[in-house]
Amino acid sequence: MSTRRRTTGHRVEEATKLTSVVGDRTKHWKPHWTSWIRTAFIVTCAAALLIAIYWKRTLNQVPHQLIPPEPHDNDDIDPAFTVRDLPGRGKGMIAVRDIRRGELLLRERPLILVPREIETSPSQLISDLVQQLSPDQIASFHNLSHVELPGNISPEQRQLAIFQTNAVGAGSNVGLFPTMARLNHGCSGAFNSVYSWREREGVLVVHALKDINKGEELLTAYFGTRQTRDVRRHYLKQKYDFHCMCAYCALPDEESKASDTKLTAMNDLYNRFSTWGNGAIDGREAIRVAKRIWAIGEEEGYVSERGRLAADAVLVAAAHAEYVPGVVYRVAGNFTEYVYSAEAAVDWARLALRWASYELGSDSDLAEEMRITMQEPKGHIMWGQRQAMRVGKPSEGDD
Ligand SMILES: C[S@@+](CC[C@H](N)C(=O)[O-])C[C@H]1O[C@@H](n2cnc3c(N)ncnc32)[C@H](O)[C@@H]1O
Repeated sequence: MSTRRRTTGHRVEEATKLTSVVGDRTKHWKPHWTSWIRTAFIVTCAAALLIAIYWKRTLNQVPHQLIPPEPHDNDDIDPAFTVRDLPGRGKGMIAVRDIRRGELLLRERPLILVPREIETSPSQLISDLVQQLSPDQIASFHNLSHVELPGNISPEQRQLAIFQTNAVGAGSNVGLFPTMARLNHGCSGAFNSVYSWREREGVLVVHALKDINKGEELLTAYFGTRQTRDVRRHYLKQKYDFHCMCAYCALPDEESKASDTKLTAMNDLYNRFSTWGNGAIDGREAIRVAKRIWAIGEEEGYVSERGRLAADAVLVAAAHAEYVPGVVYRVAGNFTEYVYSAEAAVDWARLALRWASYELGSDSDLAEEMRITMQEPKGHIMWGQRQAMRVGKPSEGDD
């Protein structure tokens, strides 16, 4: 009994010892587990924060320093040009200071705005509209140049000629903007300024497509110049009555032929790119074509319409984007919830935003659309509309 008791007692003693050991260990481990959990929690939060910052930075990576803020009033624009007489081309606009690509050069309301299609006599319509202008506006209108017409022409015919020589497309209308009308024409890579109509504001804006040095002439394109020199010159002679000697038209024959080849190739590639719409080419090929257009444009110096081109690439990439829930680890170590095409859509949108901002303004509709796509790519109207496929990102070589 005593043994048992002792044993028991021993056991009790042992058990008590054990309890005290366990108790001690529990006391020792408890704060360990708590700190483990706390550490894991902090690490997880930090990682989540880093991923969130990464995404925010990646998605919103807009080169702000490249995109000047857009003045909303003509008076806020730092005057960039003067209108001067130029030998052999009437008047033209000359830069009075260095101008950076993307700068807003002019905001202008139309003096006259008419629908593209009219049923009355054009000369009568223009004459009636001119009569409604103030004396200063009438003087400004009559001060504009016009193509020479044969024989004696009536005042109405002269007014119509002024309108036809100077008016440009303004949405569904055609408008005459007396300051902008002083822009002379340049082909291919020779033009450095682009005008665009803002329907909601009812103004025409002109942006610098390239850096322009003080003393250089501001030139715009009167029509799509991705055509051979002969075709361009023919059109300009017919419609504007001048023989184009812009920097590209004046190239020696050999170089002009090389330029023609590039412009024609770009045009053909644009046509091919558009066939993605009817399924003739797949998304991978469409993006390859877009990159080819971009590269040839770079060689040629033709950088216009890049905002639109990149925005169309966004459309293709978004259509082929596939959403994969969960986290996918990529070689670069970036965590992402999207597969490749989704990232490509965002990358193309970033590029489109940059170029749309240069050419159309950082507050243009296209720039705004691209900002939205960068924030919420899945919200793109074409998201996942086509078979999921890995399409190229703008920064990478063809795969
Ligand atoms: C819209 S106006 C441009 C401003 C015009 N130079 C003026 O004096 O008012 C179009 C006319 O300018 C001239 N022009 C435009 N671009 C030209 C160029 N690259 N070379 C020669 N003349 C040009 C042509 O006479 C054309 O019909």
